Amino acid sequence: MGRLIVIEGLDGAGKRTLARGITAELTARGCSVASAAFPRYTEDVHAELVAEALRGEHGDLGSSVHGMAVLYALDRRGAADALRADLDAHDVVLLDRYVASNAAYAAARLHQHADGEVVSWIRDLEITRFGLPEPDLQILLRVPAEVATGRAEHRERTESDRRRDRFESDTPLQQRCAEVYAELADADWWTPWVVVDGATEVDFSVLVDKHVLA
Ligand SMILES: Nc1ncnc2c1ncn2[C@@H]1O[C@H](COP(=O)(O)OP(=O)(O)OP(=O)(O)O)[C@@H](O)[C@H]1O
Ligand SMILES: Cc1cn([C@H]2C[C@H](O)[C@@H](COP(=O)(O)O)O2)c(=O)[nH]c1=O
Repeated sequence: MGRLIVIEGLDGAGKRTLARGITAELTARGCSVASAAFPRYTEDVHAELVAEALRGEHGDLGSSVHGMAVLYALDRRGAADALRADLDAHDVVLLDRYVASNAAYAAARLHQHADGEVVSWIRDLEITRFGLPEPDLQILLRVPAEVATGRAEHRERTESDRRRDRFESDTPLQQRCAEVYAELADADWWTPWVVVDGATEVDFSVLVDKHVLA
């Protein structure tokens, strides 16, 4: 049975870049790695609807925190069997965003905290009701909201297909989200967390030894 490792953090924090570094380190050690990123925009109709709503389509759908959270959750529910199969076949399954993204963003949008109503509701929906596979480790890639926003802006300027969506352009939302993420990590919400400082260079060898394969 492989280890399920999740990377969490703000938009533009550098999660995709961290995932690449961890994968390279694991592969160099002979480990087999499967990876996925949520939302699965090109694979799942719920994720497609998420992308459209984040661009302002589908009327007031994007304004509904619970409506959007259900779409994100259904995307993951549709991936659960494939995740279990990947865990049977690989040493590590590495996810860029998972259930805690829903918790952090929904709470931030509603000006709640990690101990608030919406985080409990997401736990009931995705963990208790949908029974999604449990991560062995959740990595919070922590960067100040201004740094993440700067990186997302840079990417928007340099990658033609990467315009920022309505969450990514909302700096106060990102700041509240950073707070909720810190609270989730502090509480080891659902399963254990480790916080990685994304503002300094990450030592992949140490991260893999001490946390990913520990
Ligand atoms: N440690 C770093 N220092 C400077 N720039 C970085 C660093 N990590 C990533 N970047 C740059 O920041 C931008 C965002 O990185 P990346 O796509 O990895 O973020 P992300 O967290 O996956 O974003 P999103 O959640 O919005 O998809 C990219 O242009 C990337 O090259
Ligand atoms: C998986 C997931 C994501 N979100 C939020 C986080 C981002 O602002 C957007 C899109 O994610 P991406 O990494 O920029 O593609 O959606 C969320 O609120 N709930 C979730 O479950």
